[in-house]
Amino acid sequence: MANTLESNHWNKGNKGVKYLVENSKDMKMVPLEFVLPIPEGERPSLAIDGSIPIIDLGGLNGPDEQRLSTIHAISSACAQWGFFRVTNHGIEVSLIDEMLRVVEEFFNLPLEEKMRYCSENVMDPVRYGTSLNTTKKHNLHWRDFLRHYAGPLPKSYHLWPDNPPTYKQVAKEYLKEVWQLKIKIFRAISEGLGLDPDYIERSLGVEGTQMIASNYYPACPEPNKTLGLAPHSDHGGLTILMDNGIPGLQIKRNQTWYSVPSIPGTFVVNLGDYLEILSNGKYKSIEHRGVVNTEAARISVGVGHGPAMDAIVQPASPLIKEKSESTFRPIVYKDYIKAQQTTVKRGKSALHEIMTSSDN
Ligand SMILES: O=C(O)CCC(=O)C(=O)O
Ligand SMILES: [Fe+2]
Repeated sequence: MANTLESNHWNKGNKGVKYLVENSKDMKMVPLEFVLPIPEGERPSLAIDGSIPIIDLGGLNGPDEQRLSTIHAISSACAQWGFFRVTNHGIEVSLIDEMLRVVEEFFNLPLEEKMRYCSENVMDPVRYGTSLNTTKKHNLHWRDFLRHYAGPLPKSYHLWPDNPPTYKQVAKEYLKEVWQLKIKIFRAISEGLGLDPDYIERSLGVEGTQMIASNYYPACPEPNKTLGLAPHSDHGGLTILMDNGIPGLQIKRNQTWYSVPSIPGTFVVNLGDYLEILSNGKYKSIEHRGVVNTEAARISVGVGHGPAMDAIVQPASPLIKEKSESTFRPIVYKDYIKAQQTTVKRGKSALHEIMTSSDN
C-alpha cells in the first residue's frame, strides 16, 4: 500500500540515502546507522578485480557446432561461476540507455512523488524504499530502490510509476525484450542440463514472474564502512542486470570477493536460488553485493525471472534420479520469497533452511 510522508518508517527521519546526501552539506563521514559490521578481510576495497565468463549469444543462432559450443560455454559458466556476461544479446543499446534514463529520472523526482510508492510489505507489487529490510532493526545500507512486478503484465502495469511520464512505456518495452532474452538463456541452460529445451520455461508455469529492481547508490564519503546492498543470492531463476557504467557489483567465489567490471551495452546474468533448486544443487546461486564509491552515483537495473507465485519449487525430476536424492524440500515460491526478503541475515540462509541435509 502506498504511504505518505507521515507514515512510520519515514517519520523516523529515514528519507532515503539520496535525500540524505543531497541535504547534508559536505558530508565527510558515513552516519553511524549506516556503519556495517563488515569483517576486516571482506572490506569492499580489498576485492580483487575479476572478470566473469563472456558469452557471445550470437552463437545460439549459428550452425549446430557453434550452437552446441555456446550451450557448453553457458553450462560451464553456470557450474563454475553462477555469473556470466552476455554480448550479442539482441537488445538495442538505445533501449538500454533509455531505460537507464527513465530510472534516473524517477530517482530524481521530489521525495513526495517517490513516496507514493513507498511500502514496507515485501509482497507489494510496487515498492520504493531505502536500505535493505526496514521492517526489522538493523544497520542501514547505502541505497534507495524501486522494485515492481513486471510479468504477468496485466496484473501490475496499472500500478507502475506514472512519473516520469515515459517510465511505463519505456519499462514495458525494455522488460518485453529482457523477457525474450531470458527465454533464450533458459533454453540453453535446460539443454546444458540435459533437459528438454523447454523444461525450465515450462517449470515456471503459465504465469512465470518477472520482477524489476532498480537501485540507486549515491556517492559515499566512506565506502569501506558501509555497503549498498548486503551479500545475498537472488531468489528467482535468472537475473539480467545492467548499470550506468559505474562499477559496484562484487561476487563471492571460493570465499574471495571479486569486483565485476562494468561494460556498457552488455548484461551480467546470474543464477538465483530457483535454479540452484531446480538443478538439484548442480548449479549454485552465487552471493553478491553492491559496493559504493566516493566519486559517482551508481544506478543498476536488475530483472529477475522466477516461477509463478503459487508454483511449488523443487528439483527437476530427471536430475533427482541422476543424483538419487533430492537436495531440497519443496516450497511454494511466494513463501520462499517472503522468507528470503524478510531475513536480515540474507546471504543464502533462506536456501539453507530448505536443504534436506546440511552437508550440501
Ligand atoms: O547493483 C548491483 O549490481 C546488484 C543488484 C542486485 O544484486 C539486486 O538488485 O539483487
Ligand atoms: Fe542480487
